[in-house]
Amino acid sequence: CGGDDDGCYGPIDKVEHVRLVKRIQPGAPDAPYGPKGPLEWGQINFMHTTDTHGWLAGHLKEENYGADWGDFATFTRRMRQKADNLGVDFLLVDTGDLHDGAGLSDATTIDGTKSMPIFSEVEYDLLTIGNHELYVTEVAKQMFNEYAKKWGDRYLTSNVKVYNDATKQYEHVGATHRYFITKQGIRIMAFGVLFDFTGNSNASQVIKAKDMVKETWFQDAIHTDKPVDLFVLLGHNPVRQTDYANTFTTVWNEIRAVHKNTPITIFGGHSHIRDFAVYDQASVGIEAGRYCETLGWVSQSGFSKCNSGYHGAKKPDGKKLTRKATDNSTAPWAYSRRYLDWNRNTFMYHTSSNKNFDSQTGLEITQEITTARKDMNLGEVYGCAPETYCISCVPFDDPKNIFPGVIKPAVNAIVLNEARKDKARMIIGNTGAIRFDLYKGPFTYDDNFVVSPFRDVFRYIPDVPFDKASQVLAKLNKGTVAKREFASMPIARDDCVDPLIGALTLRDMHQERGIVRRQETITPGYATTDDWGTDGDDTEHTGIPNYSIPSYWESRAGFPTGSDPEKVDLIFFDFIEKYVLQDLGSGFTSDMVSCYINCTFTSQDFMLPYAKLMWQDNIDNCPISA
Ligand SMILES: O=c1ccn([C@@H]2O[C@H](COP(=O)(O)O)[C@@H](O)[C@H]2O)c(=O)[nH]1
Ligand SMILES: [Zn+2]
Ligand SMILES: [Zn+2]
Repeated sequence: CGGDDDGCYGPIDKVEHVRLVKRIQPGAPDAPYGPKGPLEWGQINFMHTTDTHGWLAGHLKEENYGADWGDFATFTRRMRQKADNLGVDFLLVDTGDLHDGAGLSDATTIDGTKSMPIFSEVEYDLLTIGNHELYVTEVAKQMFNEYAKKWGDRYLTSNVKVYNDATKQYEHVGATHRYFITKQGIRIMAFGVLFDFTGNSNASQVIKAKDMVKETWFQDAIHTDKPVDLFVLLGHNPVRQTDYANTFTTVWNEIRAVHKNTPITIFGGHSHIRDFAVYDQASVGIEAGRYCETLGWVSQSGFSKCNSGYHGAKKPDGKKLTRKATDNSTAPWAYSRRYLDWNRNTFMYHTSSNKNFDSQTGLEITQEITTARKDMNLGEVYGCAPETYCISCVPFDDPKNIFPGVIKPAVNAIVLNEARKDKARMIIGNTGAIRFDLYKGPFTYDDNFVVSPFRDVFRYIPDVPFDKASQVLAKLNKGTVAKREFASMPIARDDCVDPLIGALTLRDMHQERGIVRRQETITPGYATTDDWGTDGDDTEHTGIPNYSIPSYWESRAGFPTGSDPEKVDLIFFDFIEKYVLQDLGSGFTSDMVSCYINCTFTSQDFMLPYAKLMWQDNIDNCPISA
């Protein structure tokens, strides 16, 4: 069993990047169980990506999400060509979070140095910014100085500014809005809004949506004299609006107050789910998941020469879109929506391209990824993980959950200051810092970033009375401090809120996320329920369990046997320092906090030594498949 062509997963080459996922040919006996039928094309058709987080190499261990950015580039080009042939419009949109999740984006000194040039080889029509472009000053500046320039008026950052070192002022990263006319004559006004994010470095400013809508440029844009056939609202926000997440509603209300009947089509993100929300009979919003697992599709018809400048095909593929946004809609607008699994079989199926799918550009991008991965040693194997450990497919206290199974033993073993090794210690982290499941088999340099991508420094307060330290976890998870601070965040349930953002847990409410290894029959995967029901997934899957997890975890080491220590070293990520201090209460201040090992030892640095320490069995013969 080895190599690409024999139907088995090969072992990961120790230093070389080899493609673990076979390049599937349609019709092959093990081709995935595929799409349920052709996409429904409308007069205007959108493909949507969001929260790609650097996964441009595709999911090397999950065949169902195995396409890479080169395959995606080919797919988008073919879809654009198909739209031209049908005489309809096609727009490709992205709604941000381009870093933090994979080695390709995060193993460079400045995130994105290698991944961003590859990302931007795909020709997007509209893009907006995510919170992950704003945590780190150098990344925010990279977006401002390089990609905003490159993408020009296609990059919409209506409420985000970055400090310009040259002018010494905060300036919009990209354009505030864009008015343009599509190939087929649809006159579009587009905006790009980020949720009320407060975790940005001081290199940027995020203007709250409620303030942004009062700004002159926004009011001028919605009161423009130019004809607008369609508003397109991009945003790094969940499309499902709640009291805590209402950026879209805020902007939507302003537009609707002026344009009673004009369609508003929305593209969201940030909560990492597949979702589709109906706002009214002329407005719908889609969210296309995360991590290059999902490609969102929305098509829309109803344009005529009476209500728009549209001059393309009336019935793009001989059929007409028939589904209205609401059951009782009297508006002309009809829509379709679909969530596509990110694999070559899906891409080939929807372009009817069979063996001729690959394009020169796509193959070149794939080659660039392979070269970059090789240069960065991303395929280097550090250990052979004995089991698969997941974040939420089993309960939080199950031995196969990644927190008790890997994270806690790993920090206990590795996060140790030699000078204080005799002290009892408690380590606290936010569960949101652990980003992906860990698979049985080779644990590579890349997997380190996949599981724990952030550079959050381990900080500590020495000699904290145990009775104080032992209360912190419960208080953090209760989240009173965090809820006050992040009241505008999309919170799903009290018991599973990530108070720093909160949104990840919304997934619990909507869908079950699946792990897919091979697909010969219907397999576990996304089984989505949205405002239109359960027929949105392009490839049908059975769901898998998705347990809610608390927002924080704690691990204890060096405790005396059979009793509690009097004092402990309380260790935590700098990312949550503010909340730990608040929950410790009076008497604890920031000047008591210092770096635990050193100020460069971060959450990127404990998994690889752990793999080297604990997972050396079968290292030279480490199979990927379970
Ligand atoms: O330095 C960091 C930055 C972020 N996090 C975690 O990430 C989420 C936000 O991720 P999205 O993809 O925008 O949903 C944040 O809530 C933290 O849980 C981190 O741990 N460290
Ligand atoms: Zn994200
Ligand atoms: Zn986000």
